[in-house]
Amino acid sequence: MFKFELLKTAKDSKARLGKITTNHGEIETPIFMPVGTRATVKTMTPDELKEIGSQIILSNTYHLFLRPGTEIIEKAGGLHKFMNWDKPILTDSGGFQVFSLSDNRKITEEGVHFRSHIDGSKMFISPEKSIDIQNILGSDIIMAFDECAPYPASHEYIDDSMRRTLRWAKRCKEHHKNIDNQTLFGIIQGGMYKDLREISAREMVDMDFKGYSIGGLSVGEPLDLMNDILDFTTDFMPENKPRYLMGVGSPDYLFEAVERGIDMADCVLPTRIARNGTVLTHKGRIAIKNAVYKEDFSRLDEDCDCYTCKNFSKAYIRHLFNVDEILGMRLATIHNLYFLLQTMKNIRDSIKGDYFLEYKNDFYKKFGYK
Ligand SMILES: CNc1nc2cc3c(=O)[nH]c(N)nc3c(CCN)c2[nH]1
Ligand SMILES: [Zn+2]
Repeated sequence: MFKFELLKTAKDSKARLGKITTNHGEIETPIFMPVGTRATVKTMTPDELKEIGSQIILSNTYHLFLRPGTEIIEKAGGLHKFMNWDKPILTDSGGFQVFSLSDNRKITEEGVHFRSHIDGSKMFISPEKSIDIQNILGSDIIMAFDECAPYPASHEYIDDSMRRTLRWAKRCKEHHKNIDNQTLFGIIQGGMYKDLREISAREMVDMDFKGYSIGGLSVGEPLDLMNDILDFTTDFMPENKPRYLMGVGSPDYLFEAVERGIDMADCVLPTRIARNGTVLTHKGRIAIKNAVYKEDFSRLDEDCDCYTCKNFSKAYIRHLFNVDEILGMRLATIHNLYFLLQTMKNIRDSIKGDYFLEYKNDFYKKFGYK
């Protein structure tokens, strides 16, 4: 079962409030999705993820296909059972990871030949193979197999890549048609070229997917270029279907995306930076390993009531990082994820109460954004 309800659109921006219903529960949008690439959101237990407010998590076809392999997950009864997560799961199709992780890959019409980044063995993923793997994983929302083109890239390269991704999307839709309980999203490409974005969006919308991602962004381009392409592209996307911006992001990227009509986003940022001691706070980012926190017994963030902020000081967390104690990474991860998830809840409340732009400006001033 899959349903998207558009509950409200802001008067002074394209920000919108929505609700997605899946077999594994409801998702209030706009939503940030923590990334659990290899069937775990690093250092977090499922209960801790629920405790901080995670409504849905991401996992990944490429990684799970390589390790532990689909046979084991199939024997476990699917990914929800394997990782003991009973809420919604979205899996990415492996396209992005093949291009960003493996080398000497060869793109053909059929699919992508590449070497495993683990042991160098020869591998191949096609649109059909990606759908089959995601079907075995049993995720609630699955992605079409696409090429996330590099940035920068020529208009010619992006044109070829985008049209091949359209042909792959058609094959994914064909191959997926009799798989119930899973919802397939199309991925709009087109690089930083508005004419190609328009073609991709129109053709994807004609294929009538139940939701759409905007791919090929957050690939190193400046924020204002991403915003410009995003603002242009969302205008071609149906109002009554979810819009998912892939690979975003930090608080400012999330605010900018919501303002331009995005409902869903995912990023490894909060969990990745937490593991090296970078903490998101309402006064900007702090590097907790810094000696300045040696005797600072205040909580990470005065305005945060997460488990970490309620129970531990900066000095203690700095100590944990300094002596390489795993608890340090866990406490920083709990805080960073809670910070982003709470910010998204505040964003939903601000759309509900018609003060989204005020909330954004207030947050930017405190966080130190321009
Ligand atoms: C960090 N930036 C970023 N950009 C992405 C683009 C795609 C993209 O264009 N396609 C796919 N399939 N995934 C993407 C991802 C992975 C999302 N978890 C991206 N991540
Ligand atoms: Zn906190």
